[in-house]
Amino acid sequence: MRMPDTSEILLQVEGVSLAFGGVKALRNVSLDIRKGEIRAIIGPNGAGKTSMLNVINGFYHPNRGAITFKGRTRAQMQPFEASRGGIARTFQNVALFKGMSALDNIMAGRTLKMRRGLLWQMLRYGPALAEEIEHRHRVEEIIDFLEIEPIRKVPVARLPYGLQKRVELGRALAMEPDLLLLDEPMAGMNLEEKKDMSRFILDVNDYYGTTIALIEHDMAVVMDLSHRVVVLDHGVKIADGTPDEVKKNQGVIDAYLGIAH
Ligand SMILES: Nc1ncnc2c1ncn2[C@@H]1O[C@H](COP(=O)(O)OP(=O)(O)OP(=O)(O)O)[C@@H](O)[C@H]1O
Repeated sequence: MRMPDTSEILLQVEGVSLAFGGVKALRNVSLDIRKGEIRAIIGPNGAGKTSMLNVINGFYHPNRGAITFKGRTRAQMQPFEASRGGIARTFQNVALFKGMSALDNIMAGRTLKMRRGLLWQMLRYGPALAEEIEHRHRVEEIIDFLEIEPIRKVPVARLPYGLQKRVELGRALAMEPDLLLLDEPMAGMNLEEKKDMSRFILDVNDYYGTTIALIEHDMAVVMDLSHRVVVLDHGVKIADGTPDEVKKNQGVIDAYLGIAH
């Protein structure tokens, strides 16, 4: 597998703790995500993986700790700041506009990039028209890249699950993110769909150079895709390293790999 050619740290999480009432979802967790890598976050159910993604993109505000993204340190991210700053996210359950076409859903991902106001956009006039043409061009490129040309006009609700996930990936890519967060991108997929999604994740990383952090339960997929893996258990980080290092770690075997999913 291609290894990222830089050791520059894109995002650093330092000593983050997060509690929901009495439940300690994250306990003093530190991890970094290097520019250009595919970083997996794994662990048994309830380990704190989704909470960590939510802290990274500002959905949850940690009780303690700090986050440094692109060199700026803060106690918490604001969702708006995270998305403007280049963090995009897909969800465990597909979160698309189901009545809208694949094309329009991906176009919606461009909203953040739009400079002209809504009125201009509605009038489709002058600079707004030029801008829309540019956005359409980028969206068409993504459609091409994800090989979803034949279904571009189909309402998302009518698409098979695997393709819905691919459209969701397309919408995230439309934001041209520096950091792409994928929450169980293969959940509910059959083998063929998993193979396709794995290929697209690798291609996104390779072609666009996008840094990716993903949560995934399928161990074979995780070990194949990731450059580095961090393991959480009961909100605590128990291992961090290459897939080979993590696979051999006795704590991980006890906590996670021995448990059937
Ligand atoms: N919004 C919330 N309110 C209360 N408790 C929560 C909330 N979100 C998560 N938790 C609790 O925090 C802990 C960690 O949950 P989290 O969803 O981060 O784990 P996970 O590793 O993503 O699990 P899974 O693999 O099952 O998705 C769990 O005990 C969960 O019940």
